[in-house]
This record gives sequence, structure tokens and C-alpha cells, in this order.
Amino acid sequence: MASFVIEGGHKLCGEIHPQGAKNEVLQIICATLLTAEEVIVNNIPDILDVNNLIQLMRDMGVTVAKQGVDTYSFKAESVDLAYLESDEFLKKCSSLRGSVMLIGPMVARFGKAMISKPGGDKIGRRRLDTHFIGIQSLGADFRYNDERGVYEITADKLHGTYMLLDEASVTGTANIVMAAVLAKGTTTIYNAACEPYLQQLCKMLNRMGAKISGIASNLLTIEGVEELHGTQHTVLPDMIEVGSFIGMAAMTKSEITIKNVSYENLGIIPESFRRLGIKLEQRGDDIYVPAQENFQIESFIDGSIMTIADAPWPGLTPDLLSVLLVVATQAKGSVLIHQKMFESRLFFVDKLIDMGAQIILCDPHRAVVIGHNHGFKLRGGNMTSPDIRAGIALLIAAMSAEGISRIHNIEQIDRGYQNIEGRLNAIGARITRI
Ligand SMILES: CC(=O)N[C@H]1[C@@H](OP(=O)(O)OP(=O)(O)OC[C@H]2O[C@@H](n3ccc(=O)[nH]c3=O)[C@H](O)[C@@H]2O)O[C@H](CO)[C@@H](O)[C@@H]1O
Ligand SMILES: C=C(OP(=O)(O)O)C(=O)O
Repeated sequence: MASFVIEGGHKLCGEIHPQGAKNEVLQIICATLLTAEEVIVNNIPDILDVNNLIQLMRDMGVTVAKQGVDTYSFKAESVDLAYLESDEFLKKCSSLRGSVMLIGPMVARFGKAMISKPGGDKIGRRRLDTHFIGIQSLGADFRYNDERGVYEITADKLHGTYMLLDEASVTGTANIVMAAVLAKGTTTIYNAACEPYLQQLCKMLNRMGAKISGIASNLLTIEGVEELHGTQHTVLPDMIEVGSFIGMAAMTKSEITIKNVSYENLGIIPESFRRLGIKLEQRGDDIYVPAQENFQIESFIDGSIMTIADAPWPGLTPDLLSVLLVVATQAKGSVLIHQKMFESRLFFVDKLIDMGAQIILCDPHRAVVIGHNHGFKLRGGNMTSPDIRAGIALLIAAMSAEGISRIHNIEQIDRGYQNIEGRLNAIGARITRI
């Protein structure tokens, strides 16, 4: 298990470029299974989750070639269906949440998929009902093998249908869309998730010959087609990384420019930081964050205490709440952070409290943060990263703290942030990997 040693208190200065979006690229790579032709994908981040999925595709028999620093081609002419039954494949799937999105394309094109319980962050219950019910309603048969703890999914031919999802699941919607594009007839998905990740997936599938309408809304209509073709796709910048950089700048009183953020795809994210009092300017497609000595949390119009809560897109992504929470510890004023979707993502606040933050954890979903207004610096600490976003929040806390901090289990951070210490050290941070 690797660790970061962080010397706190150094300001950042300069420009930083966000990597390609992790949660988009996981969908996109799975979708390359839908055609025998070559799909070229640009702006692929060099992160653990993505590299593991690329390796899994290779193991399945997909021809993968690295064509440039962040460009790969995928050609799924055939897939080794026997490998899907192997313990090795199932073990790899279980350590990677994105692998659940192999089901849709595999069933649609090859009539068969196997999956063990997928991994990902341990951030509370993460059910898969939306995926299973959706793909089942297209006509697939799900069988659970108790002995091996795996699901076997089979279908002769999928058939389009109407479905109202029980929740707007991000990976669930992606999985169902990827199954429906090759189904016979029309599929209508209501209460579909509509994050930019999904918009990008649907646009790529349409370039491959799919017929999807309603993109960016929660009502998708998919007319099934016989087959799909090759294409090129460029992954959007990672909006969670953009938000993480805004948070870092505010906590370290730094002036930075975040380059090429695809501002129009950030939704409510910039506004959520502004509600904490953080100034940021859109400059072309960049975000400029000026150095700020203080920032004051707004109140609601009726004067009541600000609440920042997650919600399905275009609401605020839950993946940024840990960052917003840590930033609030140095704001002026108080805020209630309400993590509605996940039930174990706030426990990391204990570590922030140890560092001197004023936080009341009300229950697994809600924390009240009373900001120090930069009047008291957090103390360096020794901590372990429980999940990817708590990991980055702890790194932000450590970068702003007095003294040396150590963060263990940084593999969690590596899942989603490319060479984070290298990129941050280049603009003034002091982070060492040991
Ligand atoms: C690989 C990937 O893309 N992971 C993202 C994806 O995970 P993932 O697709 O696994 O998450 P889901 O969208 O399925 O659901 C996330 C959680 O929110 C709850 N829920 C979801 C929708 C809803 O309308 N109401 C509700 O309560 C679910 O019960 C679950 O606990 O989306 C999550 C929610 O944005 C993000 O945190 C993850 O980073
Ligand atoms: C929760 C996340 O990832 P995963 O769904 O892969 O666990 C995340 O990206 O914040």
C-alpha cells in the first residue's frame, strides 16, 4: 500500500489541465464491444480503474492498441466467451465497478454475459436492481450461481420495450442503453440518468449507427439497429477533477487557472462553489480562481443556513460533496452537507475533526460544517483514504494544513486521479509518494 507525505501550507500557482473523465471513459470502453470494427478513443486518463478495464478488455480477446499518449484503439472482432467463465475474469470484475457495464454490450452482441459482484468504492449499499430489471425487461435471462457467487445473463435476441427506471442510475442507464441499441424494436427509458457521461455515450453510439433520441433528457428513445460500426470519440474533461482543483485553490488561498474545462458540461458545479463564497471566473473555456484570503458561505434568501445536497443530474453530483465539505471547513459561516445518495461517504470527517475542523456528523448522511474563516489552520495528520473522493478531500486538507501529513491507501486516489502528485507539485504543492 503506497502513501503520500504532504508538506502543508504551500500555495499553488499557474495552470492545470484536467484529465479525461473517469466515469465517462468506463462507459465508452465497454461500448466498444458493440462493434467488430475499430473504435478510437482520445483523452483516456492514465488511472488505475481505466487501466484495469483496458487490461480486462485485452484478456477478453479485444485487440487494444495504444496509438498516442492518451489515445487507444479497440477492435472487438471476437470475444473469448470461455474466458468470461474463468475465475480470473470474475475476480478482476469484482475489483472494478465499471466492469458491470460489460453486461449490456455483451448480452446485446454475443447473447451472454457473466458478472460477479462488482467492486468500486465502499461507500454504502450499491445495488444493481436498476441494471438487472432493465436488461431483464429487454428479454434477458438472469441466473445467479450461488456456489460461485456470479450472475449468468443470457438472451437469444433482446426486444425493445418501455421502462420506467426505479432510480436514475448512472451506470444502470448506460448498461440498458448499450443493450437496447442492438435490440429488436424500440426501447423507451424514462427516469434515465442524463449526466454528460451518458450524453457522450449516446452521441458516440449514434456515430456508430445507433438511433438514440432524447439525449441530455431523462426520456431516451432507442430504435434498435442490426449492427454498429467503428468511430472516433474524445472523452470530456473530468468534471470531478475540475471541482477538486477549485477546492484546492480555495483552501490554499491560491491563484490558478484550470484549462479547457468544457464549461458548458459542468452543470451546477461552479455555482455550488460560488455558494460557499469562492470566486471563480469563466475565461473562454478555462476557469480562473483568484487568490482569496477569505470566502463567506451564502445563506438562503430567507436567511436560513445553506444546505448543499446531491441530486441526480442536472443536480449536484455526489462525487463532489467530500470536496465541498472540506472546503467549507475554512469558509466563513456554516453549511449543512447532505449526502442523500450514499450512506457511508461522510465517515471520513472524523479525520478532518482530528485535524482541527469543526464538524458535527449528524448521521451517516448529514454533516454540519462550521468554518474557521482561515483563522485557524488545520493540523497535519496521519490518515487512511477510505474512498476515492474522501481521499482527494483529505489531500486538499493536508495541502492546506500546518505541518506534515501522511495519507495511506492512496491506491484509492490513483483509481481516479492521474499522476496527481506530479501535476500538483508542478504548480507548487509538496507531495511525495512513498
Ligand atoms: C463508475 C461510475 O460512473 N460511478 C458513478 C456512478 O455510480 P453508480 O452508477 O454505481 O451509481 P448509481 O447512479 O446507480 O447510484 C448511486 C447511489 O445513489 C442512489 N440514487 C441514485 C439515483 C437516484 O435517483 N436516487 C438515488 O438515491 C443509489 O441508490 C445509489 O446508492 O454514479 C454515482 C452517482 O452519481 C457516482 O457517485 C459514481 O461515481
Ligand atoms: C464512487 C466513485 O467511483 P466508483 O463508482 O467507481 O466506485 C467515484 O468516482 O466517485
